[in-house]
Amino acid sequence: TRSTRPQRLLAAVQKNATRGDPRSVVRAIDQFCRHKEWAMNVGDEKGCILDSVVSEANPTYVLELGTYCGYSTVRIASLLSPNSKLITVEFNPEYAKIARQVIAWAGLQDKINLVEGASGDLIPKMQEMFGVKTFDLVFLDHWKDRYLPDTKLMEKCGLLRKGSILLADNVICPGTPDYLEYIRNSPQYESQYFKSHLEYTKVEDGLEKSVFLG
Ligand SMILES: CCNc1ncnc2c1ncn2[C@@H]1O[C@H](/C=C/CNC(=O)c2cc(-c3ccc(F)cc3)cc(O)c2O)[C@@H](O)[C@H]1O
Ligand SMILES: [Mg+2]
Repeated sequence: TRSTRPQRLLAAVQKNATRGDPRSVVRAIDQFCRHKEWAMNVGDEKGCILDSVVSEANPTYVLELGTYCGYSTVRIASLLSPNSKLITVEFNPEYAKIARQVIAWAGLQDKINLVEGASGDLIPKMQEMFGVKTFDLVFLDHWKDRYLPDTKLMEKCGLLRKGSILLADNVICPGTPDYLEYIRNSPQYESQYFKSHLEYTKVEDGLEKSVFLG
């Protein structure tokens, strides 16, 4: 049967990227998505904003909601210091399978923990499953109508501490109106919008960075 787009994206990584070189994996995916087939990775333009937020935060514990093929997973993990960890949550087993291979090609399997399941089920188990107390940085890039409920769930589970950073993709396109309304009006967050473009296009999109004030 015909291959899937994630399978073709993985093949492009294995063909064009150097094993153990995370940035070459990121470059290979961007090339594939810009010149061959569009895919919903955060991409190179928003990826530079992601890089600067991650580098400035220098987080020990990172949570990513929505792994997809692992593009942002690899991009973030490539910037983390030695003893830090990235936990990424993906509920589609086909995507998880591809992402594991992309992560392995980048040589980042020791830094990244991909856990299969739904964020709503896994967020309450983060402390017991991974011994995490709080997350220093959370990257939200899963179903757009889940950003708000999952943020409230993370608050409830005590997974955020004073200074924890939430970075949300796609707050303009496809858009996350209820999340933006909540986070921009909550006295518990200080938010900043980074204007950019939808990956590999000229359409406006952006990232919302919100610092939890505790
Ligand atoms: C049920 C909620 N919990 C979840 N728990 C774990 N994994 C989840 C969850 N939701 C979704 N996922 C996974 O995250 C990924 C979903 C991401 C959804 N993203 C988008 O829809 C998206 C869509 C676009 C987009 C923009 C413009 C278009 F014309 C078409 C598409 C751009 C983006 O950057 C996007 O992130 C998948 O891998 C899915 O299996
Ligand atoms: Mg996205």
